[in-house]
Amino acid sequence: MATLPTEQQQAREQSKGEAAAMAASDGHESTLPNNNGGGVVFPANFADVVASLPRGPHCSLFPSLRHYRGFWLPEITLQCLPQVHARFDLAPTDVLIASFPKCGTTWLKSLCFAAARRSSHPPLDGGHPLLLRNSHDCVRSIDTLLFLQETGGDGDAPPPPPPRLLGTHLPYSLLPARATGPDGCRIVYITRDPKDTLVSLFHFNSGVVMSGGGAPAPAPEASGFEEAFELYCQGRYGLGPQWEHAREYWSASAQRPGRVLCLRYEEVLEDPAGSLRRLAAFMGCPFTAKEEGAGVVGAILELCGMERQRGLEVNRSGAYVVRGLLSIGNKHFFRKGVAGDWRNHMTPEMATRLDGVVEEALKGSGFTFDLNGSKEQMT
Ligand SMILES: Nc1ncnc2c1ncn2[C@@H]1O[C@H](COP(=O)(O)OS(=O)(=O)O)[C@@H](OP(=O)(O)O)[C@H]1O
Repeated sequence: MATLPTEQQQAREQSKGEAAAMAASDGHESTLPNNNGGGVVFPANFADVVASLPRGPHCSLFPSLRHYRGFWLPEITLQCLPQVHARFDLAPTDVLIASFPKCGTTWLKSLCFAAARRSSHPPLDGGHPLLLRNSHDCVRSIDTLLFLQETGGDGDAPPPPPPRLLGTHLPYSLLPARATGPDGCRIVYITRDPKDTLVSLFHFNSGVVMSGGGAPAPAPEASGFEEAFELYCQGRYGLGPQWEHAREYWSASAQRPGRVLCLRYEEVLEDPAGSLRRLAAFMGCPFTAKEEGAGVVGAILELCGMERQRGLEVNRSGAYVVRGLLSIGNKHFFRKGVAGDWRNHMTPEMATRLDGVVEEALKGSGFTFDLNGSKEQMT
């Protein structure tokens, strides 16, 4: 097992690297047209800045992590960030589906897609796109420029009627201002108990074969989990710390109710129909009484449900491909789909420790991951 640096060593390295990166960026205004109207301003030498940022631990999914503005981000995402800000033309009618990885993104994308496109693609349609494509292919991510390259920005086909659906794992503070400004798009965020998120991430990272979708997944190793647990407690995981990621979106939902909706994975499991109705209403396409009577809500839930999706040919043998960057077997997006699987991986002491880390980090923020504790605070 690799020796982990102490928290003090990491903090020292981090602040040294970030200070150097900030110094390197001083006085260099971005040459890119910047649409963010404040917030993040990228220096012209941002690529050099990124290369000088503190480097994070290696994991198969995010081989090169860098520490930037409080988050451990994949280097490729950082390198693309100025262009994504400059060129991504987000409209107020767009819906951005945001999440920390492994919090229910695949499910949320399919629910949003099925609800928003139900007039052109009724959920009982035998040729529904969600029967033929993984939801990550129906709702593409803005996080790298590859999306823009693949689609020429808005796609070659005529765009579907609004809302356009897009995905992101970016922290709220790093989104383009066209997402977060006064005329910003709508954002749906999903969060999940960090203990289950870590377990899901660990299985995903252990199983994913980056070069292709069909190869068998190696079994995760117990010692690997302990190492992953340590790193997770330190927030040193792709896009981490998860609690900072969630706190930012929660606080945005409190400041911009009606534009940012936060859901919890556990809450969607507990009340899928209620969650779907909230989603549809938030996206501006609430279910009509006629649709309710015709069972549209149930049909969408069945179409997007774990059993249906997991069993599809496209999700058994297909792959999610970002050209030139990665290829992930779709089957890895579907595992157990339950709350509380952490009990099969962590000792009670580990759970108490991670809960404590999260509680300490969130102290005074008003946000907690506890489903009952802050349910009424989520808008
Ligand atoms: N339809 C449906 N219903 C319920 N749960 C589902 C569904 N699809 C995926 N999942 C579970 O979500 C977990 C994967 O998280 P993400 O989809 O966020 O992964 S990713 O970030 O897009 O890679 C992962 O959770 P774990 O089972 O705990 O690993 C998946 O099993």
